[in-house]
Amino acid sequence: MSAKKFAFDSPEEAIAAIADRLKVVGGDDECPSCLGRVLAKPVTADRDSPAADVSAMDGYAIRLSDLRPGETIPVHGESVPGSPPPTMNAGSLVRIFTGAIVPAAADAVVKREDTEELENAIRFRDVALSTQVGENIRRAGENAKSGSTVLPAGVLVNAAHRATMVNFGCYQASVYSPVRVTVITTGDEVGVFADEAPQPWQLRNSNQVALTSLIEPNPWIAIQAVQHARDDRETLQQSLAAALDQSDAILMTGGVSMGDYDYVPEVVREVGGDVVFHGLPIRPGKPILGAATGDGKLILGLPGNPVSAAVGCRRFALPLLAKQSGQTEWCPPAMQVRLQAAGSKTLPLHWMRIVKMVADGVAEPVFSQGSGDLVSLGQSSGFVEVPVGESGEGPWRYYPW
Ligand SMILES: Nc1nc2c(c(=O)[nH]1)N[C@H]1C(S)=C(S)[C@@H](COP(=O)(O)OP(=O)(O)OC[C@H]3O[C@@H](n4cnc5c(N)ncnc54)[C@H](O)[C@@H]3O)O[C@H]1N2
Ligand code: MOO
Repeated sequence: MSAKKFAFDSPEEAIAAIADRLKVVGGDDECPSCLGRVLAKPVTADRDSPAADVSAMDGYAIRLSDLRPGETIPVHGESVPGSPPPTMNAGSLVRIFTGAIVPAAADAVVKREDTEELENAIRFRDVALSTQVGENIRRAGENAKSGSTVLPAGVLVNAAHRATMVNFGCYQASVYSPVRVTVITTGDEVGVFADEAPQPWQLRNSNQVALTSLIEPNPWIAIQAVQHARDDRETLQQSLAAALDQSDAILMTGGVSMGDYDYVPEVVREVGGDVVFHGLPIRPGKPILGAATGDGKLILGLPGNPVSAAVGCRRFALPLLAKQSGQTEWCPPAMQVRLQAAGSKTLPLHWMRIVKMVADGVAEPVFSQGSGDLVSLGQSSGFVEVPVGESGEGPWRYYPW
C-alpha cells in the first residue's frame, strides 16, 4: 500500500482516477435489438417531428376571424389521423381529431367541449372566445427538425430511447461492442461442491455467482470466461495473462490481502497492470485493488470475503465497466435513502452498510456478523454508503444489488 495510508480518500476519487486510464471498447455493431446496448453513433431525425401541424385535441379547426359569440358556423369536412386534411372553406370549420393534420387555412383548434354541437354546425361557448393563434396545434418540427440529433452517441438504450428511435425510422442502430469481462476467483478452499458435501475447510464458490449475477443482466457486457485459479503464483499469472488477451476487463476475487498466499497484487503487476490503488478507506472491502493496463484494460482485485466482493463489484466494477462500454453517463447519481434504526455508531472509513428497503426512500440496516456472512447478504436489497465519521439516518447513497 502507499506511504499515505490510502491512495484516495473516497470511492469516487478512486473510481475517477482509474476511469481516466480506461479505454472505451469502441466497435460498431449493427444491432436490430439494441436494448441495453450503447449507441456508437447519434440517431438523427429522418423527418420533422411532428411531420406536419397536428391537432392536440378532438374539436374543430377554426380561423380566429370566425370566433364570434352566438353565431352558428357550419362544419364542412373532417380531418382524421391517417388521412390528409380536407380543404377548409371560408366561413366554415373542419371537425378534427387528436393527431390529425390541421388544414392549412386554420390557425387554432377549439376543443369540442368548448362548443355547442348542432347538426353539421357548432356555436362557440364563451370559454372558446379567448382562443389564441396556434392553440391546441402541435407545430411541425416543434420536437425536432429533420436532420437534427435526437439521441447522442453514448446513450445506454432503454425502452424510452427505443420508442424515440423507431419514431425516426431507426430500426437498426450502430452500437459499441460489449465489454468482454473475465471473472477469476481464487483460493484452494473454494470449489463448486454441487453433488458432494464440502469439508469444513472448504467453501462453495459464492463469489463467482455473485459477480456474474451482478454483471450478466447488462447486455453491454459479455462474460468472456469464468475461471477459478488455485493459490499458485504461476497458475494465477498464466490465467490472468491469458484472460487479459481475450478480455477488456478482469474481475478477480480473493488473494488481495496480506496473507502468504495472496499473490494477486504482484501477479497483476507482472502482467502489466499499473496499480492505481491497493486498499481504500471502505468497510467492508478495504483491501480492494484497482489497476489499468497500458492499453486501457481494467483489472479489479476484489477481496475474497463475500460481502466485500459483492459490494466492490457493485460500487467499483459496474461504473468502471460502464465507462469502458462507452456510456456517457457511466457513473449516474446514486439514489438517496434514509436509514431507519441506524444507531449512532461511526467508522473511520466509508461504511458500505448492507440494508433492506422497507418503504419508499427508507431502508433498514440488516444485522450482519461481518463480511463473510452470506446469510445477512441474502437478506439485503443493497447497501448504503455512510461517509467517514458519519452516522444516523442520512440520507445516504443507496446501491441496490
Ligand atoms: N493481516 C491482515 N489480514 C487481513 C486483512 C488485513 O488488512 N491484514 N484484511 C482482511 C480483510 S478486510 C479482508 S476482506 C480479507 C480479504 O482477503 P483476500 O482478498 O486475500 O481474500 P482471501 O483471504 O482469499 O479470502 C477471504 C475470505 O473469503 C473467502 N472466499 C474467498 N474466495 C471466495 C469465493 N470465491 N467464494 C466464497 N468465499 C470466498 C475465503 O475462504 C476467506 O474466508 O482479508 C482479511 N485479512
Ligand atoms: O474489508 Mo474486509 O472486506 O472487511 O472483510
